[in-house]
Amino acid sequence: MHAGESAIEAHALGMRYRRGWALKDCSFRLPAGRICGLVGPNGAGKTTLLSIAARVLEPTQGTLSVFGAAPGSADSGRTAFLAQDKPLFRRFTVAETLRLGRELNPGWDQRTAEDVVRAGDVPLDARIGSLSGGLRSRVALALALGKRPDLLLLDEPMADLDPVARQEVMGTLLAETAERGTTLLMSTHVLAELENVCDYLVVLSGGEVRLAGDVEELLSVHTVVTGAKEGEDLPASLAQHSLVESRVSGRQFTALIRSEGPAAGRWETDSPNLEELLIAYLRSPGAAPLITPTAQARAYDTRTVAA
Ligand SMILES: Nc1ncnc2c1ncn2[C@@H]1O[C@H](COP(=O)(O)OP(=O)(O)OP(=O)(O)O)[C@@H](O)[C@H]1O
Repeated sequence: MHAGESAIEAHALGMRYRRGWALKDCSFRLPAGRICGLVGPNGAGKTTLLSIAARVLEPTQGTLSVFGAAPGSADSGRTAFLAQDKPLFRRFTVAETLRLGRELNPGWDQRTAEDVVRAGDVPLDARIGSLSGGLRSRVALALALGKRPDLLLLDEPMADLDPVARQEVMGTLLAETAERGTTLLMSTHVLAELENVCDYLVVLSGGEVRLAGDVEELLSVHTVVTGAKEGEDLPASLAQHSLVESRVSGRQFTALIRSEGPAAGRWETDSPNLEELLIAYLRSPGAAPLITPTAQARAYDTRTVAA
């Protein structure tokens, strides 16, 4: 991996199921080595995007390249995908599951895989079918980390873990990815889980990319303003700014704006935290999309996308 490399580049990606489009014209870039949160309401297209990146699904339109490689190239060993339903063989024991991982993956790391399992007190001789949902998640994560992937795709990995296990598993994930420079793309509905973990973000809604970029960069171009309403309305001068979301309570208003310049007016201004930024965008599907320069798909390169 070298500096400036893209882990994922999506160009005009579209996925249509029988009932309609799950992804529409999605273009973005995830630089290598980042820890990226994938956020969006139910049905936004997160699982569809992860499945396309994992080569489990083929897009209807556009392309998605992983480390510059098109689908069908011999580079799929660099990616591991932990699907939401954590598919594992129920009749296998935990030890047999890890052995299968070792046999199928040339770069297998048995120590890491066993450490992840042991940290959750999962007995190695237990059958997968007899484990709780959370323990099964842990085995699936051990299998994904044991592959020592360069790109790790996780679909709501913490959903069925208890709070203590969440913290411990997140710590393991971060330690492993930091040590190896792994790129992590992880969907979640628990926004608090992203703070202090992710340094990159992709927000989807209605199958479209709404926000993409470096977390610090995204936060720095937004401002929370609070002030007095003008009569029943927001102050007219607020219209000079690109408004993401506003709320009124009593005589006060609070708004999240894109800070193109100083927020003129007798308002208090503050920086949003990540959760505030995400909630504002999730509540306002009409706000203009924002894709920061590092997250913009680069010029179309026919060498890298030729199948
Ligand atoms: N196999 C499928 N066949 C038909 N439609 C599908 C299929 N999978 C997903 N969809 C539809 O595509 C859209 C996007 O679904 P997807 O599962 O990617 O969203 P999501 O963001 O992962 O949702 P959630 O947060 O609920 O997991 C939804 O409208 C869903 O109903």
